[in-house]
Formats: sequence, structure tokens, C-alpha cells
Amino acid sequence: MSNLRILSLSQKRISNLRINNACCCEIPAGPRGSGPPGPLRTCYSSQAGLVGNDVKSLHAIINPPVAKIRNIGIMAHIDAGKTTTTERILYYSGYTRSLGDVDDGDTVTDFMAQERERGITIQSAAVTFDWKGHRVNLIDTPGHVDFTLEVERCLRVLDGAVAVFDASAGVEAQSLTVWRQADKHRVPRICFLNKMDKTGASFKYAVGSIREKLNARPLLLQLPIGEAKTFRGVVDVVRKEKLLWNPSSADGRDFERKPLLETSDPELLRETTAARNALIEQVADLDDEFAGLVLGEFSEDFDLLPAEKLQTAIHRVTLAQTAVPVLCGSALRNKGIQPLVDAVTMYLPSPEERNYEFLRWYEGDLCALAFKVLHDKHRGPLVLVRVYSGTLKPQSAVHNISGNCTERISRLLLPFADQHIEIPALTAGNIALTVGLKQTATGDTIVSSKSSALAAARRAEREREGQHRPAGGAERPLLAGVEIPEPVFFCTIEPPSVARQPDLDHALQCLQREDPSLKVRLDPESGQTVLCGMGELHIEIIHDRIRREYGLETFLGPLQVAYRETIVSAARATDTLDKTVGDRRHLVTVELEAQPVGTSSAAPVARFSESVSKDLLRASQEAIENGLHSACLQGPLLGSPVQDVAITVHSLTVHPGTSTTMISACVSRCVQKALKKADKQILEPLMKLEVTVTGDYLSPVLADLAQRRGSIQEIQTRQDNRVVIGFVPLAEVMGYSTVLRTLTSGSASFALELSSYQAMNPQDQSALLSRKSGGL
Ligand SMILES: Nc1nc2c(ncn2[C@@H]2O[C@H](COP(=O)(O)OP(=O)(O)OP(=O)(O)O)[C@@H](O)[C@H]2O)c(=O)[nH]1
Repeated sequence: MSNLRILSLSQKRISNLRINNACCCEIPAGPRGSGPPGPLRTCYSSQAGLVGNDVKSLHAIINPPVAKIRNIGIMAHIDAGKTTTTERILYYSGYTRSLGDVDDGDTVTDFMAQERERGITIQSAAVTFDWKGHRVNLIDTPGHVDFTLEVERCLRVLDGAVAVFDASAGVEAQSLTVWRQADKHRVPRICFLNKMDKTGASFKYAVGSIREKLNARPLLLQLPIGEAKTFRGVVDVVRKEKLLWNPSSADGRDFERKPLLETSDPELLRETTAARNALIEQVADLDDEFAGLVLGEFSEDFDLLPAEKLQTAIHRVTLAQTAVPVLCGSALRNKGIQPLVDAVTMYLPSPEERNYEFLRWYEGDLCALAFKVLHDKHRGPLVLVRVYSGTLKPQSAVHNISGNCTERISRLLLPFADQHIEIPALTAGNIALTVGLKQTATGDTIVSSKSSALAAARRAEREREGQHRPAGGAERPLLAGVEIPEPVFFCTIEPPSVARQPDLDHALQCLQREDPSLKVRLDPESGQTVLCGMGELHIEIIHDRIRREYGLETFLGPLQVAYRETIVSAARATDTLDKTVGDRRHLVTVELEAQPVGTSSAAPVARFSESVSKDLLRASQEAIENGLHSACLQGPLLGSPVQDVAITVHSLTVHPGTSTTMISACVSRCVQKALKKADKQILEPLMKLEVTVTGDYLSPVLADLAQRRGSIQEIQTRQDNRVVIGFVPLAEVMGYSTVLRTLTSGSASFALELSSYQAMNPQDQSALLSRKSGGL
């Protein structure tokens, strides 16, 4: 028991303990650091009684006070250094005993084999650690555009985020995208300007780009001491102290904090005083309470204003999202990470400081969101959940509102990358993995029981009525799910033999539960399975995972762009279906018109003329709409989905006894006839492209883009680089990374993001159609 008591003293010491499932404790014989490098395999049983008098202290670790919890994410542009920053944070928090390195492929959060090989973060891994009395649940999010859904899914459950930027590049395309996503979910943020050691790093430039591109108000809480090669440490503007890292300390653990003095640092002190005064004025402008303080007691001398008062006001301003604290450092050179984690605990909100409106409907009863599903070979599906209210317990039944099913949770685990600690309960504000939920998918809302869901629904409905808001959806008060973007690429996938098709179906089913941006469909003509994904990398990784995790060597067909189709003129059609099945006659006649609609609408808009009898419509509206939808799944030109169309049903006659399936079939066939008659148009995905290139390679890049039907919007100057911003059809940038590497000797980088679907011009459209009909 005495060993367990150590747990209550310092969470850090957990890493020195090894407690197996039978709850016998073991302290490693060797000194700290003598074991194998990498994460420790710490886990303990939650069985009652086993921990005796230490239950209370153990609980403090497992379920810390909610005010001390920080659910945060790290978000940024690809390669800005999120993974390296996370690794440093885990190391300094005591959870890892060696510094992982993305370049050597041994990081904790990039635990999937492909991530290690490719050096990118595919899945956001959730890790939990403690920092100076705070519990931090940290989710490392991927930066590649193919995985924006992962970012979005994580933002949904975060209370705060750290935006990491490359200080030599400032705000890049993908940072802008994630910033907008964080705005949408109203997630308070702090900024970390990483790579201050890199040639070309510029604090001033990076801060300027936050102001201009993100339209945010940066609060400079630090100033760098030196830049690029000379970067040595940072100045804490709030406290007027310098933090210098010991150059002989290999891991950056060792740094000293000293007040700035007139005698030793006159210039730095002057600069810091000016920055502090500017910070105080800026915060006072944004926070009335702080303004009162500044204008009253401390108006004569800001130096007298206690740092704590300024920090509290910065916390409020960060929470209100009227400004963003900015810090800097170099994760790779181990500088600036500890103050960054201090800032996370100091300025980012605890769960109880966020205003989640749905909480009052549950009145303290369980309400949780499943935000990620992982498949573990041994434990089956693991579902990452965030609890918003109430308590989640193992060995208990829960109700999934979204899936309308009741399931059983067998165990609860605190995630530490691929290491997990078993816990006896999960309280509001926390994030953990559940074992046992077999049907729950990403984005599902979990409550204690069906009756609890109904009670919450009634409260939500009453509230809407009270506010005279339109009813709707109140019967199922779901936490807002994550919007799933439409895939832009697809290809066929084949198992190694027909006998392995069920194995492939199983693998794809599991992968889809994990990753809702992956879509799988069956090609009705060829009978082949088709994978639809967000990008080349996305599909490549799915292919790789099927091989590694499910032992299936599959064959992918050529990667194809997911086009859409629409019509540009109206067309009318009539159809009759007359079929006798057994002794039952099914007879339907329909007349309808397909028209283009101006506004963007993925699903067909259904309209009914007055002549369609109301009774008939009531009985068959669902069947008609099913028919419309199925007809629009495959357009007449390429078999791509048809969008931006309205279908008006002018007349409908149905023989008594006709089944609804036959009505759907007749309507579907008739819509296809009308679509065939109309003038048709192919829509292609248009990508927003940002290429960062040095001046000498600008011309070849522009010439190449012109040949790719690209249109250039502007060319910005960013330090020594040129940033080309424009639009280019997706079909023209397949394999662009290889081309760009060759064109620029590997010196350029680019980011792509789906902008819209645009109409192809007639020549390009007929060239595409003849290519397709020629089987090319
Ligand atoms: N010079 C310098 N390089 C850094 C720093 N931090 C990270 N890097 C390097 O930048 C590259 C990308 O780092 P990661 O940590 O993988 O970046 P990421 O943002 O997690 O990348 P994704 O997971 O692919 O989105 C690696 O080669 C790192 O070694 C830094 O502070 N200074």
C-alpha cells in the first residue's frame, strides 16, 4: 500500500510504478531512466477494495477536480512541429523517459506504423498527463489536408487549443483552415511560434501574419532572445524575466529564470517594459474589469501591477476569444516548451468554463460524445469519449441516441498513446477510451438510458417552446456531430481472391467506423467494391492499413476524380411500369420534369404539382423521394452523382395493390429518362492551391500551373519565398508532389484544399467524355 500512497504525492511518480491487473505493485529496481526508452506500461485495476485507504488519493488522480482539467488539442499546418512539440511536452511531464524524434520515427503519439515511416500524424492520438496539479488531455491532430475531418472531430471535444506555427513561414494555408474550424467550434486558442531556431525564423513576421491572415489580435506574452542560429531563450513579458536554456543540457530540462535587470540587460529590459505596457493597454481595451484596475490603482505605474492580475485578465480575454496569447520557442532544440504548458494551464479554459448549452437538458445525468473509434486486435473496438455531464462507469449499460441502441461498456481506459490505464469511473470534463461498445460510431451521443434521453428531449422541447423557436430534432437532443465532407477521389479495390471478399468487407466496415470520411460503395455495373476518400494519401493509407492490420493484399484500380453532374436545361419525361409478380399487378404511370436549380443542393429538390392527389401523395411521398434520390446517384454522363436539380412530379397514377418499391423504381427510371434528355454539364472539384517556392523557381512553377488549367489569384512575398495562391482542377494535380519536387529540386511545398465544384468548359468536358468512353 505504501507504494500506492506515492501516487497521491506526485503524478510524475506514476511512471516509476508498475502495477499489474491483480494490483500488486512493483517499483523498478534500477534508477529512473535505466529501463528501456519509450512509454511505460503502467496500468492498475479498478477493483473496489484493492486500493484500501488510498481510494481517495487514487480518485484524485483518476478524476481530478474539473477546474484542473484541460482538454486541449494541438493544431497546425503540416510539418509546423506539432508532433515534436507533443513529444517534448510528454517528456517534460514525466510520461516518457526519452525524447522521441519524428525524423527517427520513434514518437509516442505517431504510434501507427505508417506514421512512424512517413513521419506524419494520421490519427490524432489522445494522451493524458499531469502538469503542476493540472490534468491535461492532449489530442495531437494531423496537419495534412486529407485528414481535416480528424481535426474537426477533435476540435468538437476540445476546450482549448494550441496553434503551432513555423516561425519562418508564419500562417500557412492549412493553419488558416484549422483556425477557421476552431472558430466554428468556438475553441479558445494560444499560439506557439515554433522553429525559432530555423534559418529565416522571424518573430515579427510570424506575429504580423497572425494579425493579418487570421484577423486575430496577438497578445505577445513572450519575446525571443535571439533568432535563428542565435536563438537562446525567451523573455516572459508578464513577469519581466528571461528564461535561458542551458546550452550543455541535452534535453532542455535545465533552464534558468532570472529577472531582467537594468545593470545586466538594459536594452532587453527597455524592450520588455515597452512590450508589457503595450500588453496591459491591449488587455485593458478588451476587458472592462481589468481596465478598471489599470485606470485606478495602477494608472501611474504599470510596473506595480502584479503579474497574477494581468494573467487572470489574459485568461478572461482568451476565453472570450477577443485576443490570442502568443508564445515562441523551438521544440526541436528543446526551448520554450515548459512555459508553453504553463500557459496552457494558465490561460486555456477548464471544461466548466465552457458554455455548452445542451448540458442543462441533462441536469447532471450522463451525456457523452464518442469522437473517435479505433480497432484494437485484442480488445475489439475502442471508442474515445468525452463526458460532458454525469459519470461513465465500466460494467454498465449506456444508450446511444444517434444509433438508437443500448450497449454495454466493459472497461474504461485512460489513453496514453498505445498504452492504457484502467480506471473505475469517468467524470464530467474527462476524456477516456471505452471497451465494449460495438455499434457506436464517431459522432454518436451517449446517455445513461433511453428514458434519460427522452427526459432531456422534453426539456429541450420546452425550452424551444418558451423561446418560440421552431421545434425540430428535439426528440433526439444530439450533441452536434461532425460534418463529414464529400470524398473527392475514388478507386476500385479487389481482394486477393474471391474467397477473401468477406474479409475485405469486414476490414472496410471497421475502417469506416473509425474514419467516416472513407466511403465504400458497390459499383452496380461491375459489382466491384469502390473506395472513396479525401485524397491520394488518404486512399494510399487505407490500402496500407488493410495490408498491415487485416493481412489482406488488395489491388487498387486507378485513382479517379469524383466528378458531379448537373443539367442546364429542363426536360420532361413520362414512364409506365407494368409488372405482375405472382398474382399481383403493379402498375404506375408518372410524368415529371427535371429542372436546374440555381442554389447549390446535393440532394434533388422534390416538387409536386397540384394535380397529384393529396391522398396518393401522402401514401407514396416517401417512395417517390426514394426513387428521385436513387436516380440522382448516377448521372447519365459519367455515372457520377447529380446535383443542383429539382424534380417536379406533374402526374402520378398508381394501380391499387402496387408496392412502394415499384413506385420508387418507376420514378427512378423516369427521372433518368428526363436527365438524359436535358442538356448536361459535368462539375469538377476545384482545389485552392498554395505553393511556397523560392524566387528562382517561380517561373517554372507558374508555367507548369498554366498547363494544368490553373488560375493564379496572387503571388505573395513571404521572407525570401514567393507564395503562389490560385485555383486548379483536382484532375490536374494528381501526383503534383512528385512534379513539384522535380521542378524545384525539392525546395517547394504546397497545400491543397477543396474549394468548390465548378462547371467544366465544353472542350474539357468532351475531352473527358471521350477519354472515359475510350476506357482511358
Ligand atoms: N528547425 C526546427 N525544426 C523542427 C522544429 N520542430 C520540428 N521540426 C522539424 O520539422 C519537421 C516536422 O515536425 P513534426 O513534429 O513531424 O511536425 P507535425 O506538424 O507534427 O507534422 P504532421 O504530423 O505531418 O502534420 C521534422 O523534421 C522536425 O524535426 C523546431 O523547433 N525547429
